[in-house]
Amino acid sequence: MATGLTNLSAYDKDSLPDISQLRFGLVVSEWNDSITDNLFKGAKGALLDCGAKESNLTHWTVPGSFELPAGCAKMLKSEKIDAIIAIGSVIRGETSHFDFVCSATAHGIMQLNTSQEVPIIFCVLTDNTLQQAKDRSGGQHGNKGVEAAIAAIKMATLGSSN
Ligand SMILES: Nc1c(NC[C@H](O)[C@H](O)[C@H](O)CO)[nH]c(=O)[nH]c1=O
Ligand SMILES: CC(=O)[C@@H](O)COP(=O)(O)O
Repeated sequence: MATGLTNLSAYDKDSLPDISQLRFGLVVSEWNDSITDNLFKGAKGALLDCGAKESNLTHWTVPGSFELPAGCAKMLKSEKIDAIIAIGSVIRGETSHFDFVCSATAHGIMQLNTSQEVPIIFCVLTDNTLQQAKDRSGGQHGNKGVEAAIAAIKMATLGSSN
């Protein structure tokens, strides 16, 4: 369903399991930081609202979305973590660089997901315009960071009894 037909910030926290003991990583791209800061705030706020402890959140930054897979891989090696949210905002420019960055970032994060057990959530906006990015990071369509936090909770507890 297209983003325009849903609310990225909608969730039912009562349907989620206890996450008070779970550890979450947030790896955030510095490119388009006016967007990624809002995605980060949305994700962090949703995790805390759903019962995560702030002391169990690890926040790192990387230069751009292309570096998100490497940043997540480094966090996996150095932190005991139950899920990572990779946060970025890629906005189309004049050249085909947009396509390469988006494709490499998505492929790199998918490779991480299929090569080890800790879920890595793809919270990377890939927009044609700044307005599209604003609309999806706390604007008219909600905040993809919130959506990513709920996905992280669900994947971190996939198959658990509670
Ligand atoms: N144009 C955007 C970039 N470009 C930078 C790359 O992600 C990378 O940091 C650089 O190529 C060095 O390896 N990154 C974004 O996250 N968003 C953009 O719109
Ligand atoms: C996604 C990008 O790398 C892009 O914003 C860079 O802009 P340009 O294609 O005009 O160099």
